[in-house]
Amino acid sequence: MTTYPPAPLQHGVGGALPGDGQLRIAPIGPLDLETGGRLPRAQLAFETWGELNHDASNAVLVLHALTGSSHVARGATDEHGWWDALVGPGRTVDTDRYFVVSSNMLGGCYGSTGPASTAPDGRPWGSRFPFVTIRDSVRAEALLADALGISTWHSVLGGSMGGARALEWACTFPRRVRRCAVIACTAASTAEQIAFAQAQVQAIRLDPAFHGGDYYGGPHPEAGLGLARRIAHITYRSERELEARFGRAAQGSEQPLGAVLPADRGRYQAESYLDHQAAELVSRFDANSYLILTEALMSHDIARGRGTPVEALATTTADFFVAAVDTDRLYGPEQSRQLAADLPGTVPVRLISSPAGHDAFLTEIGQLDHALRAAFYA
Ligand SMILES: CC(=O)SCCNC(=O)CCNC(=O)[C@H](O)C(C)(C)COP(=O)(O)OP(=O)(O)OC[C@H]1O[C@@H](n2cnc3c(N)ncnc32)[C@H](O)[C@@H]1OP(=O)(O)O
Ligand SMILES: N[C@@H](CCO)C(=O)O
Repeated sequence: MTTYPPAPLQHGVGGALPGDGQLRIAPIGPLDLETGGRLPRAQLAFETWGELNHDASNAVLVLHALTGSSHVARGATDEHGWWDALVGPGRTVDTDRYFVVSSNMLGGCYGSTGPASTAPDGRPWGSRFPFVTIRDSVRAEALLADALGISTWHSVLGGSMGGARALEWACTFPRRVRRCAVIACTAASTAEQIAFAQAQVQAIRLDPAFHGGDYYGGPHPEAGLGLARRIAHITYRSERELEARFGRAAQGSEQPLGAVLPADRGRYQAESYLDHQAAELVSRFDANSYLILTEALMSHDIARGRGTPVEALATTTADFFVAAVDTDRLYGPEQSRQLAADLPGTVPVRLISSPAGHDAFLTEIGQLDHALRAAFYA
């Protein structure tokens, strides 16, 4: 599933790792998970950019969203990264100054141990892959940090599910996070976020090809994954943007009103756009990983077992940077305002202005450059 060949981690030589944006694999040993599951031999895929300094004080952890990978920025392959605008030589997260680390989330399909990985019995984990929470993924990432010789991050940042992981880092390991940027995310997944996620999860589970999750070696549940992406993608964009881009226009020469039977009609542009987004994800993502990561995000709640959100956040010691997209209908700015209000001290909420909705945390990150630089990277 990965697009570039993983190289083995050279143990205990974090500072000597070539910071070249090349995918590497860190064995992190057996992992006991929050809800009782166990991964006897877990590994995390990760990439690094820049060099770790002598006292390991310049390490920055960048965490991806639901369908992202560790490929944040360009590296050896020059393949573009999902936060190229923010991370690279001379960028706000300047890889000439900082040692940047990004890892594929536990349960994912870009090199970390996930449902498509081989279980100890030699078969893919499939349906047997255990439930993983955001907190589990952070504990796994802490083992990677240990292997790289990083006891404290200069900063941890992420958007959407990456923001959930960043915030969980600050709560689980307060002394290991000096600065924390949480973009387009909340302190806990809301009822509506859980509801949208459940519809996606069901779309995959109800695909006849799903076979309870044990579909490897046969057809994959592509229709279900495609439907899940369609549902998700609508929430990632705004009503205003979809209207301005597509309105009621027909796709090319297709005729949405040109048939007597619905099955024979052509598509509106908005339909064709969703078909394209679905096909794009199906071509690069494993449905079981989509389930595992989606259910991990449903589990996101920094207050679980820690009292109220205010009490949970009171244990953090990091400086926080909170941002939201003004048109985000999935993780609305009011949720970021609530998070900021619950954090210790006074934390402003920076607004990304974009018609695009939630996805603007990926496409318009340049807007936060100055604020983020001033806050964390001056
Ligand atoms: C291999 C890896 O490592 S993948 C990991 C990286 N990926 C991630 O991190 C996931 C996050 N990324 C994403 O979710 C998306 O790529 C985003 C949010 C960045 C895309 O956002 P935008 O740039 O605004 O793209 P937008 O929503 O406009 O979609 C553009 C696509 O829709 C297509 N499109 C536009 N209109 C139509 C239409 N009417 N019919 C069909 N397709 C259409 C475009 O041709 C374009 O196709 P392409 O992406 O294949 O070139
Ligand atoms: N487009 C993003 C949205 C999730 O926040 C992704 O696919 O990861």
